[in-house]
Amino acid sequence: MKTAKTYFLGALLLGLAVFPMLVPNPYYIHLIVVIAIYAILLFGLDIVVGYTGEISLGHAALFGIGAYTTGVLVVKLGVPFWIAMPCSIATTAAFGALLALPALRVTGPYLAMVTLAFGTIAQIFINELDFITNGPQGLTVFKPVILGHRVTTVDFYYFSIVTAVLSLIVVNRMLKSFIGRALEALRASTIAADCMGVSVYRTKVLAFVLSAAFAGLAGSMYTFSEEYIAPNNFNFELTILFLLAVTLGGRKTRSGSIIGATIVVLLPNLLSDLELFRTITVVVAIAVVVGAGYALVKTSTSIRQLSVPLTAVAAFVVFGFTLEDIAEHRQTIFGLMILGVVYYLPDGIMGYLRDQVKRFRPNWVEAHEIIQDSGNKAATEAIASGQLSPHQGNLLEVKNLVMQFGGLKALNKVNLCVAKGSVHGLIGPNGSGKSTMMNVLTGIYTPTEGTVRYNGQSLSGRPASEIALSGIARTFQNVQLFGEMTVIENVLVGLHHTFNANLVDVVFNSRRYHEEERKARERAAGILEFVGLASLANEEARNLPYGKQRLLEIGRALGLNPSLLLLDEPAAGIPPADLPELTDMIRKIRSHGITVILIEHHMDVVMGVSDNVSVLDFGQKIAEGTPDAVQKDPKVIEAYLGSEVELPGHSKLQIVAV
Ligand SMILES: Nc1ncnc2c1ncn2[C@@H]1O[C@H](COP(=O)(O)OP(=O)(O)OP(=O)(O)O)[C@@H](O)[C@H]1O
Repeated sequence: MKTAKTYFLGALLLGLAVFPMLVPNPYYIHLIVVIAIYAILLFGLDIVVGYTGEISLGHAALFGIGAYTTGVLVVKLGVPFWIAMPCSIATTAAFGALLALPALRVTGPYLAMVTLAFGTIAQIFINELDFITNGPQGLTVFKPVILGHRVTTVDFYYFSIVTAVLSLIVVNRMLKSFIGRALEALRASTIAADCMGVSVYRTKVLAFVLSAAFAGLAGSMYTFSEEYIAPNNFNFELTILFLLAVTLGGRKTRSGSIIGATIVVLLPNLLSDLELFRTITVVVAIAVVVGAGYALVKTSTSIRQLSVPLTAVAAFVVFGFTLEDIAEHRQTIFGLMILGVVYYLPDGIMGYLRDQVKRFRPNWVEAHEIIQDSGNKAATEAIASGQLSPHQGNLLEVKNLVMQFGGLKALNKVNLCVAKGSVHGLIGPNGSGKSTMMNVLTGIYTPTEGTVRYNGQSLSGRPASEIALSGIARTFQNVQLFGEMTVIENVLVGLHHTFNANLVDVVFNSRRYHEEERKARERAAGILEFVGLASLANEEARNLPYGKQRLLEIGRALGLNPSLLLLDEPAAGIPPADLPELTDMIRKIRSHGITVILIEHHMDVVMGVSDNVSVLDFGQKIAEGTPDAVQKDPKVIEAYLGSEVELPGHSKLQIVAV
């Protein structure tokens, strides 16, 4: 598959290299230049939309800011193009950082509104600052002169192709690295990403800055390609066009960006000719009818299911043939296309093709997903405990902890001491405050009162990612895996902290980065071996059965080299026959010097493996001691059963040794 891809890319590049000689028509050459420029922008937009899952309606404005920075510098200040272009990139990157600020506070439709406002304001500013931008009249910027030779359309064509290919290589390397994994983790679960030491704050800013930088480069090139820019070039319609391109081409693939760019560049040309548009509606209708017929015969699709797309396509043809002026309805057509794509091709054209390939070749996995190392270290060697500064006494000391939600005290003056190297059970009936305790310990909640000291140091005021990096790892009651990532990639996010390489290392594939990636993959493979998921390394996490997802969460948390591991109901969903294996695993984790806090409703697991057990009820600690002592405590039995009962016999706390 990789060879087929390489051949295809080689043929494409060769075709592009000879295109101006075979088709010397400047119109077609210019179209390909615009496709290359849009593709560069879409590589960047995909970082925000595809990878981090945010919506940006401000990329047309960033594109405009990049274009105008070059235009103003070249025309008004006489700055040479080779300085103006990096200035455009730097300026839009700075605006990207500005856009990241609201993205840290709001997401989804709210962020879309903020970025839309940014786009509108930017356009108004460009319009109003006419002493710099020439206002609505726009700026005329000729192609640069290099060594006495004015750059021609064909020269610029080659420059655009080379820049697009370089951008593709740069963005591809970034997104296939630990940086891309961190971005993708944010999309799936910001809380889990934070708890794996991936700072949501830094990663979001990075995503917006990188994305905006590509928009700046594209904008700067657009200025030279068009030789004229005006505020209207960067309007709302362009934003919609960019979003359509990313969605239609397919998220998280560079080929999707290129396909999307090609479609949206050609689309307005197609939509400017009414006759051509009508022909397209008929061709689309025939394709849909043939597809529907095939689906009806070959699959279990019913006529009822097909009635919606068939009616929609019939309406599309009627719409095409009743239109008088197509230009007026362009935005409506784009909007309808987005609707259709979101509904029928949610993963875009590339996503659809990938699904088809997987259908016909179920064992196919993308090359980068495969564990490339032979010689894995032994599974147990992959488990390491973080190095703590020497500190006498308990690893964790919680004093008078109160966590209040409105009028409810989920934790009420709780004291808890956890000895180094022990397994400490934390039990209690539903709603007693166990998960709240986990969330406070990992920095998700800021406690209302009280102190938490870990290895002698206060945790108060420290963000979740910092707490994680100090050696506290966790799993979640409601599994929070990075579902679209493979099993091994999930563990690699846990190993994010092992990378010292920077962006430059990644882009130039430096030896340092290469070595770190190799070691991380080797460790991840060892960890998967340890949690019994090695054979599923290349499976998407969302496809695992629930019990295995829990094991994967443990593996991902072990990647952090934790000194303290918080396990929130690890046995939930694990078949009873496999529970002894789980308790064994917890013991092995302890034998590596990792302290464990275990929340569990399976009493046989918690009592079988814990050195000490604390019991919560209505936010208060009601008992503490060895498993034996706790299970005989009448207060504990009352809390669980709601009334005094005799021990043992009817107790839910009846213990089965594991
Ligand atoms: N973010 C929140 N906002 C409001 N109330 C909350 C929040 N988180 C937890 N609570 C409440 O705090 C109490 C303790 O909840 P918590 O999830 O910690 O209990 P638990 O012991 O983990 O229960 P379970 O065993 O069912 O998971 C519950 O009454 C819950 O509704």
